[in-house]
Amino acid sequence: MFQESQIITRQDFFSVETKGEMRVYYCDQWKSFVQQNTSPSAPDSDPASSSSPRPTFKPILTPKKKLATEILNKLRSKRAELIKDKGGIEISSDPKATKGNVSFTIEELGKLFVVKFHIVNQSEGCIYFTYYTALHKMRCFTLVDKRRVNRVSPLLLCPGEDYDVEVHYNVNHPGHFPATMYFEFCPEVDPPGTAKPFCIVRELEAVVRTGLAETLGPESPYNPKQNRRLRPKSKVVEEGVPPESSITHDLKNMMKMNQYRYPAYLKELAKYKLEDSEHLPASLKQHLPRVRRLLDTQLCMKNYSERFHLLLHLEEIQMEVDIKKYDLYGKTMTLDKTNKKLLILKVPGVAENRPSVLRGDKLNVCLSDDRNQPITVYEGYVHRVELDKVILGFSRKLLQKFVNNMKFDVEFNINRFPLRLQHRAVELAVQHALGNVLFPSDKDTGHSELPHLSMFNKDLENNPEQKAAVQHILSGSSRPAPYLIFGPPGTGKTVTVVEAIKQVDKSKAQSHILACAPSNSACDLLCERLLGHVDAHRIYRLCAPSRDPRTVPQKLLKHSNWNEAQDSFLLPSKETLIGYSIIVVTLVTAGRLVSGGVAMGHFTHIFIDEAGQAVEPECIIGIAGLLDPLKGQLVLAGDPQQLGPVLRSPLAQLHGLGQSLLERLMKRNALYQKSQDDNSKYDSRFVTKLLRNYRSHPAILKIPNELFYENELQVFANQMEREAFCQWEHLPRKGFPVVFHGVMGKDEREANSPSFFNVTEIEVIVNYLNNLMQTQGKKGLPKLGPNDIGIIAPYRKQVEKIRKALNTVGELKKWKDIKVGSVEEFQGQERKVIIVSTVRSSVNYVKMDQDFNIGFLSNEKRFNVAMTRAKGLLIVVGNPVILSKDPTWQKFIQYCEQEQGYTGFDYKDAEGEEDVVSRLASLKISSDDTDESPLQQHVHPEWRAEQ
Ligand SMILES: Nc1ncnc2c1ncn2[C@@H]1O[C@H](COP(=O)(O)OP(=O)(O)OP(=O)(O)O)[C@@H](O)[C@H]1O
Repeated sequence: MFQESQIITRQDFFSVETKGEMRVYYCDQWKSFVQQNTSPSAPDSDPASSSSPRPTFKPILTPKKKLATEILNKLRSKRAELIKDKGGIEISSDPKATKGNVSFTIEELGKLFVVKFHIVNQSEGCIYFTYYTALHKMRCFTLVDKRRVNRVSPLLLCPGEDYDVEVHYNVNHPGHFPATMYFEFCPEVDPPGTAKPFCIVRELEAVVRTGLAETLGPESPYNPKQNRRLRPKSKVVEEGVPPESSITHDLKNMMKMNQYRYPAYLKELAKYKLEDSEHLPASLKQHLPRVRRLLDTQLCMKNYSERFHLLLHLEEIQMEVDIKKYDLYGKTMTLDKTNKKLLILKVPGVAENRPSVLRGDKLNVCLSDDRNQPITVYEGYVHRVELDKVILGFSRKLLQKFVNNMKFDVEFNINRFPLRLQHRAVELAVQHALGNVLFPSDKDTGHSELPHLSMFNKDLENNPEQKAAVQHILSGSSRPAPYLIFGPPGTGKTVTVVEAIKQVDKSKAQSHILACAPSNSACDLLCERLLGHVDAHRIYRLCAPSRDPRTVPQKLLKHSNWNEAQDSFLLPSKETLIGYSIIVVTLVTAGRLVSGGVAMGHFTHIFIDEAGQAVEPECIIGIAGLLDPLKGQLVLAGDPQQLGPVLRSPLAQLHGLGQSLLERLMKRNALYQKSQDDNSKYDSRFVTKLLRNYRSHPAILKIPNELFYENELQVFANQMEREAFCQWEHLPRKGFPVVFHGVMGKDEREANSPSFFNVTEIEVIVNYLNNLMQTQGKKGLPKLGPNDIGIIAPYRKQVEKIRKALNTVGELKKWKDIKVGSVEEFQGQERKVIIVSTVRSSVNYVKMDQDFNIGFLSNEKRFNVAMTRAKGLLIVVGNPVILSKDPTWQKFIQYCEQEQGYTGFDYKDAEGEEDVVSRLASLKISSDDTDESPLQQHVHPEWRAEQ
């Protein structure tokens, strides 16, 4: 297939024209939000993390801090001016300064390290050395000079005279300790008092690190730039070879799916944030009232599909922008040795879905040095995705031309299939009149007898809420309204869903159950737990053809649609599928059942676990066209306080796409509210709130319970397990199994990766792991294996570096299989020991985290999930100064201090607020050349925050 088009590149967006008609250009909705500082939430730009709840970072600004910030803000810009020697004064140093910066590494903890400043008066007149100080002092160094120079007793330096000032470092913790030295001078003139003081500044960067940190440090300096080049105006496209060309699925497509493309005007309107503006062209103005009406009226069955079409379109517009950020330039490919018809392209981060590339997807490449008009673009179909590479099927034409070291530019595309399924689902919801299910009211429901049940999982016998939920689901008491199971982490939501499925399967001979979740890992967990008591022949794990079989737990493969010969997942015929009593499938792949013609009403029960993680249209894929709105039972389980749906578009987020169906029903529908008169209880016919936590030690739960669950969470975890680490000798205080280890690290980046890492935190983590390894199985401590420990870090690079450390450090290699991952990868999981590395150590990046919804700061839901995974021991490693700027973290750190669980760098060592403010106020920065200059760049990072 050949297509002729033109690609135009402008500053903020790309566009592609097809024979004069505008086809594609990219509008970044974040630009307007970020510029105006009004971001409603932010997309995840970092590989290790992905969901997008509203950011909540609200730096704490006391009046004192505000004043200090104002002063610092006044001292902005003109860095070059400040570091210059001037007025005849020259300052040299040992170690030497480079562009005003004195960097040095201290390799021995606790040993004195001296930085010398040598001040010389090279002018022809006398100059007073009036004052010097370190902006933002920490107790890890002291300032030393013989004469104790200060404004009251300045030192007169005559021409040629010199003087030394020393900074004595004595550091007991590994880390990164920056500071700024400020030197103040005043020429001696007549009459006295008429001279203008001036200042010279030097930055100090002390790094205290060990050999491991050396190994883990940046492989090459951070350099995000790629040699992008403007494409010639027109192109021809050479089609590639898809992986499925040799594979046929038995499931026939019985229902056509539209393309659901967004209208061109919407992208234009998105640039104006869907708001009226005097700059809005008349051609767009005519569309605005309809769009606004759709967004401003409450969601109901009447506007249901149209509203979600609009929100999904906005999401797609932003997805197109985001995927472009992964484009690669001047990359080589290699021939696949096992199949010479395929080429291998290295794509760092692809394993973590950055960019998201699945089997069957297409990407475009062209030769980097192709200067032809039109340029040839080769489509490559993804045959396999491996750790950091994709294996691609191209046309014969490219293969014939291919030689090693040939350079390519690569463009990634979004996969529209899940979007199209969501569009179709919201349409089907209207066609099949799902109003009773999606907007239920109790006029439709009746009372039903609760069955007596003997639980498969005997634990549930002791929990009246879990038991009642199973009984109500079986009796269909909520029908046609969905039954909701919600509750904080570790309260047994998944266990309850599993029990209900088993009970339905046992007691209702004609039942067919669809068990869904948004992610493959949640579906696998459901399936594993179900296999316990259900006849294995009646249960089927249906996986998407795009899934890599190597990511599926071995014991599930034989109960799935895996075809060993093809080493792929094939979709079986409709007849085969409907023969199973229980099908476990992700929400998106459930759309295949609709396309395959599985009749509405075939599934008598549909369960959706982790329902809070899916946007509503995604949830609907598993419902619309499958659930009979009168006879079917829908069950949703999840926790709206944990990580929510992944969203890219700030406009879609602003207008409600980020709210899951579970959350909408709980917040907006009367059936799921606490009753006003009956002791503020929920109506158990429709909803069960689980409050008994079976996972964690109370000390671990304390802060999440207070902040997110109104202290309703009750501790029911097994006493032996929850107290297993209470006597651990490395706890700051025995009996309190929560540790906050303060670290003054540095968040670094390397090569062209935008992701952050912090080697000092890794050193501390390795230390804890070594301690755990040496003490496990002794003095009452349980024996530990890699499956008992989890390490959570918010950035992909940190995850990668921690894995590297596990593979590098002697004894720890035994534990190299410890799960290290983002918070998202830990949702729904639990471990005996959880170690959290927060990474962030420079306030400069906090705003960026907020804008891109990465990291821990500014995201309460991510904090909540990370803090609630541990059963017996929680260790958090982070920079207390930066984290304390967020109220949630401040609370956690204060709690650790009060309970004596705080250890590591004593951030109270940092200078008191009042001292800093008064000292800053007295600086004589405003001479003619440094008027209102920006020390902001130079001062300790803490003070760079509040801009
Ligand atoms: N009634 C019970 N008695 C004892 N243990 C239970 C009970 N219910 C659940 N558990 C245990 O509690 C732990 C958490 O259960 P589960 O994973 O179902 O919780 P969840 O609410 O789904 O958690 P999350 O919100 O983190 O996904 C599991 O180890 C489970 O076996």
